[in-house]
Amino acid sequence: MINTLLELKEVSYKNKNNFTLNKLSLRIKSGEKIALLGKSGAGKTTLISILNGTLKPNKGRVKLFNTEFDKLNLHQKIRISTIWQDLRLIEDLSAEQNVNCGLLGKQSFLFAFKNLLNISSFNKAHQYMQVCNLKKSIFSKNIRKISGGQKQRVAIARSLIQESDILLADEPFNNLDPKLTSNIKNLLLITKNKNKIKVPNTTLISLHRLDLLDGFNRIIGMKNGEILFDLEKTKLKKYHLNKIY
Ligand SMILES: Nc1ncnc2c1ncn2[C@@H]1O[C@H](COP(=O)(O)OP(=O)(O)OP(=O)(O)O)[C@@H](O)[C@H]1O
Repeated sequence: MINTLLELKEVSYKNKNNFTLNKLSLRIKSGEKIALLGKSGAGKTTLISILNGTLKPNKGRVKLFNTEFDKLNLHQKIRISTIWQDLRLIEDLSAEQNVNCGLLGKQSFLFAFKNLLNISSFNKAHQYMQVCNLKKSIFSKNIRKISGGQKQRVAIARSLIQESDILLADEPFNNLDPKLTSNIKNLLLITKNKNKIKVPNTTLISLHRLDLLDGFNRIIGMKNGEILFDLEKTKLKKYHLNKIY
């Protein structure tokens, strides 16, 4: 199908703890805003890691833009970005250097080297950091010296600056106060924004808070490594939620 961006076909995966994803099939189409629900340990992070190619399934196929992951070139791979639950920031670098790391897939080795030496341009990084409600005073601060909510937004800015087509976000509202949660949720789900930055049009977000489901159009519920429901948001009923919690 032409507008299918990401596809899992009968994917099975087993990790060292014997946690398994069993024959999952899933298609993510352009423009979808998907909420991924499930109790702690249900397998949301594992599924996201399969979707972005970080984990290789034991069986089944994963395709991005109708091409198997192994056959993708770098230019195609950077069309998917991820906000990791554990953020994966580089602790020895500043906030703005970390955000610039989101550009590495598109930039030259010289840019990466200059970023490491802290002599690269930060104009674009600052634009994305401002949109993520980060104040100028923290731009050049070391990651170790900023708060959890600030780190969370640095990780979000780093993934948005990549200007990918698909965003996978693992509990991106962690550590954010109610106002910031609302701002960041609007930023991630409303593609046309007043700041004129490019936000991925297709989004899958794992989350625990059911009060944040407005704005999503598809809901996937997981339990014990299985998808128990996958439906339009308008069809979600309490009994679906009872199945997974
Ligand atoms: N690196 C790992 N090695 C071995 N087992 C792991 C690893 N990471 C996660 N697991 C196990 O895999 C299972 C699924 O974990 P996963 O992180 O995918 O769940 P989750 O739904 O994202 O949970 P949460 O909501 O708490 O983030 C859990 O039983 C977990 O203990």
